[in-house]
Parts: sequence; structure tokens; C-alpha cells
Amino acid sequence: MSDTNSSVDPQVAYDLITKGLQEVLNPQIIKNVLEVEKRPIKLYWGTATTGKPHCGYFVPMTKLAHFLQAGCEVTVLLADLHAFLDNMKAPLETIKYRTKYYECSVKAILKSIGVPIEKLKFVVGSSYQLTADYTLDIFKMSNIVSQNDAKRAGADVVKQVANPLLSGLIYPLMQALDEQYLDCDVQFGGVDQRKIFVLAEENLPSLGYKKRAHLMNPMVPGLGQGGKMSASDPNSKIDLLEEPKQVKKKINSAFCSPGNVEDNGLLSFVEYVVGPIQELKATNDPSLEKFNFHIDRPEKFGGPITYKSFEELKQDFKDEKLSPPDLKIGVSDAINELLKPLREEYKTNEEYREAQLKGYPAAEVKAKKVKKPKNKGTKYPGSNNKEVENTSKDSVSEVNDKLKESTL
Ligand SMILES: N[C@@H](Cc1ccc(O)cc1)C(=O)O
Repeated sequence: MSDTNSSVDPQVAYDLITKGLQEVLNPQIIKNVLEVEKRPIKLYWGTATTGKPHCGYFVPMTKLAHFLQAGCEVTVLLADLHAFLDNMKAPLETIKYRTKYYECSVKAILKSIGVPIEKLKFVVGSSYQLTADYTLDIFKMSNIVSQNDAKRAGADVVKQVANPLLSGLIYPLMQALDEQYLDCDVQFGGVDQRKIFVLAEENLPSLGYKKRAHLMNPMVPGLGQGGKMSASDPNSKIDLLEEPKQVKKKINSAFCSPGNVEDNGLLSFVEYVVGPIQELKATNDPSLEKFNFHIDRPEKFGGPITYKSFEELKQDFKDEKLSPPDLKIGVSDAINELLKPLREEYKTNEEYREAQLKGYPAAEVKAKKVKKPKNKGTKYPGSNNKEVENTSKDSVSEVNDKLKESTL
């Protein structure tokens, strides 16, 4: 990747920035910076440091690569407090390690697809979200956003539970404020973030802050039927550190019916993940092809076959010239190829290993199974969420200490 990206032509930069996106809100903000102000776009992507990141994370990472190629200044926000505010998906005890785990995972993915990570800035949310100014701004926001609007803004992002907690209403307000505190022109995220993006656009100006542009990636369907990527169905997602055998097993059990190209998580994975990564690698190394999907098909079913475009692959599957088991061979191999450098990184990076061990202790999984029914009444917030009860033990200072430790 060249170092002279600041000289990228504005139109070329804009096309690269918006390539493959589902939606762009306020493109004129981006164009103005590129064409009139003639300075690099400042952009951020945030991720709440909750459960273990899966293969879907390759998708925003390829976009980060495009942003850097377009000469943008890119910040990755490790949103630790948001992970806590979202129904305590990340309890404070583990937050520091999960944040580290996310940092290591994101860096490992970026490295594996040839993105120069030294050009990215990593910021941990709690490093600035506990300051007096930020806190006062949350209060100001809470005076202009209705409960209803805050609730609706978070509907596709914050876990929806029977007794919604107040934290789920603070979450979108803080995500809006982050745009100001990270000093960006643009926020990027999945299209699931849309309602929060609109809330930010509608309310930041009332606090005297500027309205930002928003870039949205399409959501990548999971591997289950109906393209669901469900946390309760472990087979619908593939962990970044999944063992090759396990990858094969999960892919083999993925929903995939002959000739069906509409409801097909495997084809979607090739379209949204494998394809764009190959294209990216090809721009960095001209000796590589833009699309090359090899299937080590057994001789009795026609022998090995290589597709040079996604459309060709899709058409063959549609015409039933390529069967589900054969597509599965190709996808398993492609995923294992993508994950290989991540497994290597994990093996050699002690910090990464410690982060996984302490951030996602097996004990937590076990603990969840032993649910003691507590009679606090149905109105008790989060009464159906065991983890909520844990924090009542934490004193305010303990909480603060834990968060401070998590700052990079
Ligand atoms: N809402 C994002 C995380 C996020 C949090 C804060 C932000 O400022 C930006 C993004 C997610 O679902 O993962």
C-alpha cells in the first residue's frame, strides 16, 4: 500500500470509501472534506467488546483497509463501556481482558489481510467516557432525547430483554457523543447501527456539535437457515480461532439446499468475505487474481474446479452443476486459509492468549447454567438476567479502578 495516500484524487477516494456499502448518509459531508477542505477524512469504527469476535469481523476490516487506501485517518474504538451497558454482556471483571482480546483479534485480522496497522489509532472507550465533560454531555443529551427515541435507536443493537434496563437507553446517547469526542467526520458501522446514526445526526447539533456522515456495511448472513447468525446457535458462527476440524464440522452442518442461491449463508460468505479480501490482496499484490475460488472436488464428482468470478460460482450452484457438499469443501478450505494466520498469531502472542483465558473463562459458561431463582418480583430490572446481580457487589471505586485498568 502506498504512503502517498493523501494525494488520492477526491473522486477516487470517495469511490473507495463507499465501495460495497449498503448505505451512505450525508455524502456531501465527505465530499466537502475531500473536495473543498482538501484534507484527510477522519473516520471511526466502534466495536463493543462483548462476546468473542467471529468470522463476520473480516467484513468491516476490509472496509478499514479501503479507508486507509483512500487516505483517511482511521480510529478503532474499543467500546468497553458499551459492552457493559448492553445488558452487561461484558461484566466488569472481564472487561479489561475482553478489550485486549478484541484489540488483538482486530489487529490479527488486519495484519492477515495486509493492512498496515501502524496507521490506525486504537482508543478504549472508558479512557475518555468517564470524564466530567463527557458525563455532562450525557446528561445534556438525556434532556433532549425522549425515552422512546433512545429505546428505538438501540433496538437493533442493544439486546432486547423482557425488562429493559436504563443502561440500554444511555448506550445510544454515548455512541452519538463518541463522534464528537473522537473528533471524526464520519462514523462507519453495520446497517444495524442505522437508528443510532440517525439519533446522532438529529441530536448532536443541539449540543453545538456538528452533524457527521454515516457509512453502513450490509449485514453478512450467518450459516443457519434464513441466514441467521444467532448466538444461541453456535453452528451459525465461526470463531476466529476455530480449529480446522471444527470449521469443517460447522460448515458441513450449515443450511445449504441444492440450487438455492437465495437462502445460502455459504455463498454469502464467499460474496461478502472471501471475495472482497481477495480483491484487496490483489490490489496490494498485482500477481494475485481478483477472484479465485478453488474447490478440491473429488474426482468422482467432476474433480477440482476453480471459479474466476463469484457470479460463475453462483450460477453453477443455481444450475446444480455444483452440489452443496462440494461448495462446503471450498468454503471450509477458504475459511481455514483465512484463519491460519490468526491461529499462528494466537500461538505466538502471549497477551492474546491471556486475554482469551481471562476474558472468556470457561467458568463463566458453567456459572450461567446454575441459575438460582431469586424472588425479587418481575419488575426488578434485568430479573431474567443473572449477570445483573453480580455488580451489586462492586463499590463505585472498585468499578472505577477496573475501568481505569482497561485503558490502553
Ligand atoms: N454499537 C456498536 C459498538 C459501538 C459503541 C460505541 C460507538 O461509539 C460505536 C460503536 C456495536 O454494536 O458493536
